[in-house]
Amino acid sequence: MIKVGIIGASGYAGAELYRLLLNHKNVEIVAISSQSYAGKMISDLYPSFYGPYDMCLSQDQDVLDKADMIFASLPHGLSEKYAKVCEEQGKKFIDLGADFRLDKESDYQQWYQHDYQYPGLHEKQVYGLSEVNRDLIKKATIIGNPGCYPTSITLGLYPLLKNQMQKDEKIIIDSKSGTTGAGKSLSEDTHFPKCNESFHPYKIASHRHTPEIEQELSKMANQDIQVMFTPHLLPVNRGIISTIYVSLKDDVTFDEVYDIYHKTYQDEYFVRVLPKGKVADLKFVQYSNFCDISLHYDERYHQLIVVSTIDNMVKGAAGQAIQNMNLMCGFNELEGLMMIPASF
Ligand SMILES: NC(=O)C1=CN([C@@H]2O[C@H](COP(=O)(O)OP(=O)(O)OC[C@H]3O[C@@H](n4cnc5c(N)ncnc54)[C@H](OP(=O)(O)O)[C@@H]3O)[C@@H](O)[C@H]2O)C=CC1
Ligand SMILES: CC(=O)N[C@@H](CCC(=O)OP(=O)(O)O)C(=O)O
Repeated sequence: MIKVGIIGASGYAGAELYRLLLNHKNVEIVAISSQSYAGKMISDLYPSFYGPYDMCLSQDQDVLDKADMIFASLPHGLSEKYAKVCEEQGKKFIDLGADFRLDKESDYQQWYQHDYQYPGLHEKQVYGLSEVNRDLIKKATIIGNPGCYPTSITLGLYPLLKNQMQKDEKIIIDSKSGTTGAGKSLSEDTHFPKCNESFHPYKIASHRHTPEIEQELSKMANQDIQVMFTPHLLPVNRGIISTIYVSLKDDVTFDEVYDIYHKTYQDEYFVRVLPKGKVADLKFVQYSNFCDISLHYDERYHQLIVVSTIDNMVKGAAGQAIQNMNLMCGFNELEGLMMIPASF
């Protein structure tokens, strides 16, 4: 058993992490925190936790004092100081935000308007895309858990890029996210009358996940990859669906691509490459840690179309964070994550 704690448990991703950790047989949740609600029960915010699942929210320091594995689920720029404390005390740290995802401080400054307070810490960070960086994650003490959009996109392209089957270095990606992706704060865009029965792109060619996506795709391809990335707000609670357009090298066939995807993911429990002719649908991954990928081919342009779906709060945040904890702690990688998608 390890002692775990969550800083920022009152937010959507933190509360989802709490929900999933309650079912994990190797952990004891010793403290959960919130700045605004310290002293209140988590069921005061989320009544689904009434009864046997309830716990008092405390101060962030309480989590740092009591836990050996610490998760931070905070807005960008707030996690570094907690990671520093963990490093000094020999504790493990997983950040669900963006503070430990980017390799270059200049990218972080440009896209998040923050400097690194402790540059040395970032030499230890590992990008927590579980299926791709498994060996590094096992040895890591600081994990930057991937962003929700980047998770769906990088898993969707990994087999293709690793085997350099793409023709161009420019890739077009349309992603759509449910409204929990925006967190619990109220906003005009996620207000029910505004987003319900509507659908709109936002931050076109300017979303902060762009450098993270390009960074990870470039490493996979071993060459610079650029993306034209357009996120959209989908009027559903959960789920991300990314549609990715890539031209194939002239001598690569769709059958070869399909085989490579199968081979790459055949032993990966959480990545399901769908049979030819099926289309990935976010309904069938909601509440699960699965990433479903379907592959399609437009023969007129020798173009591959990848559709990749995840639950933004599970594989896109809390679920992947637990998968990473399992790897770091030597637990069964699937422990606490065997949820079957909840929609029909
Ligand atoms: N929602 C999602 O699908 C995903 C989220 N993430 C990332 O996880 C992190 C948390 O996101 P999410 O749960 O959606 O966000 P929420 O807005 O729902 O929650 C934010 C949390 O941060 C806490 N917090 C502490 N200090 C501050 C502060 N100064 N300003 C605002 N909040 C503060 C809040 O606590 P309190 O208000 O109680 O004090 C709350 O617990 C972010 O970095 C986000 O980008 C990553 C992938 C997916
Ligand atoms: C729908 C929606 O608003 N989504 C958020 C992405 C959320 C997120 O979780 O960002 P990180 O993964 O970087 O932490 C956005 O576009 O800003």
